[in-house]
Amino acid sequence: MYVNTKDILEKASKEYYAVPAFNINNMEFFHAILEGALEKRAPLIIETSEGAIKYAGNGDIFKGARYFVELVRLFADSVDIPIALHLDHGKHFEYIIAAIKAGYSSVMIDASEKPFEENLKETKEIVKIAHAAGVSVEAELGQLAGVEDNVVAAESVLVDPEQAKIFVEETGVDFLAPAIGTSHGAFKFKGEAKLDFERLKKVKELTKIPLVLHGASSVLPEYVKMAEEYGADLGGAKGVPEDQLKKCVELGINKVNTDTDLRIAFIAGLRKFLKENPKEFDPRHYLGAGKKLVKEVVMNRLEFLGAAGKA
Ligand SMILES: O=C(COP(=O)(O)O)N(O)CCCCOP(=O)(O)O
Ligand code: NA
Ligand SMILES: [Zn+2]
Repeated sequence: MYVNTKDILEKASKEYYAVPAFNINNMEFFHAILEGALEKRAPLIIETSEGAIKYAGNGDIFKGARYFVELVRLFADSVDIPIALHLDHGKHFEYIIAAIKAGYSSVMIDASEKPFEENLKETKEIVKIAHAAGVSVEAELGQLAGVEDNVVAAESVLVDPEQAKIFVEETGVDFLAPAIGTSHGAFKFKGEAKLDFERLKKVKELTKIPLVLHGASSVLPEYVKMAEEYGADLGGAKGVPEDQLKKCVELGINKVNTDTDLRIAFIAGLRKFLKENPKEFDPRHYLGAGKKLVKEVVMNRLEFLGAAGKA
């Protein structure tokens, strides 16, 4: 059934497990993820970036938002696991409104690059509109670390727990993404992965709401290796080690944004299939090969984060 993201995350927060939020840009990834969640009897958060909405609507953001709502609801309404659709990294007002209008379960207002007061003001405005429409809201405090020669970006971009307490109280935001040292993509750390667990612990104690980890892909070596075996060039790829991810969940992370791990699995399956089947040109077959590996990664992550069996 199609639910509000807040319902999924409040339960996860109470019981200290996490639900991965999987990004999609097309139908194939959605089907792979849905199959995995059904087999694992897990709650499911599907999320789309602004780029995904533009892509699906072929430039028209209202069509793109509606495309994803229709696609997700078509299947969500006929299965017995809870499924939510979330706008990831809503930076532009028109995308946030398009998502609310189309029927998204929740939206992220990402004003984390702006000064605290401005982030607070913009988030407050979106919370007012979204809550009036029964839509829950995610915001981000601090900035995802840029990677400069082995050092996680300067302290100033990491979340300030005291500020987080004020931010949550003043905005009424439903879940918060505290920046603790991760970054998007496949090249997260040049040296050892370094997350600020102390900071995370404080944010949970002070805010007591569901927390979100961005840039949480582990960049799983077996899939990187397979992709490279068949021609990919992913040298230096490094993600969040799974033991550190586990620690984040124990400290109160409840939504784990996962996009890169799915992208790498898909390209590995696709490259292998194309190499081994030179005569094939049926898109259902070669895209299906990517789909299969995405489903594998999805099922492992649902199990690993403790979402399996929680539907
Ligand atoms: O935090 C994450 C995932 O982080 P990951 O890269 O570790 O998977 N996300 O929020 C997903 C970011 C998706 C970016 O999409 P566009 O390329 O369309 O802008
Ligand atoms: Na998000
Ligand atoms: Zn993110």
